[in-house]
Amino acid sequence: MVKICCIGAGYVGGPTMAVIAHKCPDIKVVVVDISVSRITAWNSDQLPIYEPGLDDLVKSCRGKNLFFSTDVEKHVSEADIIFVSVNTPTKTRGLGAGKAADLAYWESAARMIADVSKSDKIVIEKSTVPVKTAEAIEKILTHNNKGVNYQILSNPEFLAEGTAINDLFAPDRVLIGGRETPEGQRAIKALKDVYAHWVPEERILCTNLWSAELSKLAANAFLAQRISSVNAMSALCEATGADITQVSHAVGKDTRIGHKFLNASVGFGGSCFQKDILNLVYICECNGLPEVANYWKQVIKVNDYQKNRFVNRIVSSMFNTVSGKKIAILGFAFKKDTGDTRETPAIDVCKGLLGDKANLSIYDPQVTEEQIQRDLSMNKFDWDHPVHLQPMSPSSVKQVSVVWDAYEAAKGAHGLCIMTEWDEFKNLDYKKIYDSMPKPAFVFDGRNVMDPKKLREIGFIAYSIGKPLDSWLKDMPAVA
Ligand SMILES: NC(=O)c1ccc[n+]([C@@H]2O[C@H](COP(=O)([O-])OP(=O)(O)OC[C@H]3O[C@@H](n4cnc5c(N)ncnc54)[C@H](O)[C@@H]3O)[C@@H](O)[C@H]2O)c1
Ligand SMILES: O=c1ccn([C@@H]2O[C@H](COP(=O)(O)OP(=O)(O)O[C@H]3O[C@H](CO)[C@@H](O)[C@H](O)[C@H]3O)[C@@H](O)[C@H]2O)c(=O)[nH]1
Repeated sequence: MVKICCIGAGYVGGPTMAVIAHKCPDIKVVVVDISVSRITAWNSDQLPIYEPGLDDLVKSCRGKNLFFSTDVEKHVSEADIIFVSVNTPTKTRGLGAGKAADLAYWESAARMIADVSKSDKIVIEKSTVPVKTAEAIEKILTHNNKGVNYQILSNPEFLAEGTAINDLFAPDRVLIGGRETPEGQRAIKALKDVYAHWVPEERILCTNLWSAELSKLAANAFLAQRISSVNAMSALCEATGADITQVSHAVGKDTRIGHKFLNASVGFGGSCFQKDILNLVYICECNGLPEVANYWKQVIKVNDYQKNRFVNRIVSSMFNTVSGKKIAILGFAFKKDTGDTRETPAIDVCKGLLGDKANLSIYDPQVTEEQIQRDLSMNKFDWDHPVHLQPMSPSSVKQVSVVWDAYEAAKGAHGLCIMTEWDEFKNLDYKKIYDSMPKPAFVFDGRNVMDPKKLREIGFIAYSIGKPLDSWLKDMPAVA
């Protein structure tokens, strides 16, 4: 029986390995992590991450050919194939701080593999890493060579949170990069055989190592660039009376452009886009390509502009101050169908409003109060480190209350901000919400979940990203 071990039981390691175990009953899969609480949760009924379809999938194979363990060294030493899906956050200190990827977790995993391995291993980069990382990993693994042969492969993951299980069951492509030597090609074949259990052969792309590593960064940069492009257009729509939904529809009808990923929003979030583009920018700078670096940097700048613009719109339309006013925040996760809050635009918007002394009442169906308080008191980039390395008891923000009902959040609020496109927000009784708020009552829809015309009929002053403004908002233009 082939034995797979995955180091890192997070948003990637857990779902990816559950799918491999489910699709390959002839393979034993063990997911290991240094975080005892995460592994305990993976072995319980309360999984550590919320992802539609994940619970049933894990239940279908846990204890049969899928295992979760903290005994990292034992399972690594027994494995034939080792996936490494540890964090690769943005560095907060030292060389490249604020841009470069922090490979400390990867390096410690590689050193551990080198220490405990007694048989040949295929070591797979599942984490997103800078191009040429495999070269450094090879050096670490072979430094104290004890006669063990290592083959490094790059097999970046393209799943998106909220749709992870579908993405893994039916991927657009699986990408495998390896050395162009006979041993490298044999390793590629071994990994291809795993995916071939359910992925059609023409969807499994094999490349050299550097193409695979760079393709992951490139894919995220291209996706994020689309969002910044449509968000930049949304500002122009508000200035001219064009409607971004109509513009996106018309532009996306061109088959060369396509309709996906053209939804204007308060800005993209999530643990990947910003981190990976900053990393790409850093790599370009290190390779003496400042023009290329500046081109991609602009994608992040427009995203920051979009979040600032949203906060400025709220404050300016509410008589230039939200001091002492209750503002309801509906949704805190970075997108629907996940409880993940890493780099969610809600953090920046909430911090902006708190800076103007607002009182916030926050509701999200999947995010805990502890997580929200932690996010609002944490420093930039500290969020993507293993939880046990983060500040243990961040001071809670007094102007923030977290409630478990959208109506409760809105009661007595001057304004209501929709920050995540949860389906349930589309079906709220907005008349009831309007009646419970002081007047004038405002809605700021950061996800274009609601039809602003319907909200205006109820009596709200309604703002939607990139949609024609009502006269109130025109009279109080936001300073970007
Ligand atoms: N989240 C996504 O949607 C997504 C998608 C594609 C790629 N990625 C990439 O995958 C990687 C992992 O992302 P994630 O979201 O799963 O992160 P995560 O924080 O959810 O999980 C990483 C896990 O690795 C563990 N870990 C860190 N160092 C370790 C070590 N030395 N030994 C054992 N365990 C260790 C941590 O405790 C943590 O549980 C990142 O490089 C990310 O960029 C993420
Ligand atoms: O038209 C759109 C599409 C997305 N978003 C926002 O963009 C962010 C990212 O969304 P999405 O890409 O769906 O989720 P992620 O889980 O961050 O997935 C991205 O990042 C992963 C980690 O690298 C990759 O594996 C995926 O392919 C890539 O889509 C979220 O805040 C979305 O709300 C928009 O604002 N408008």
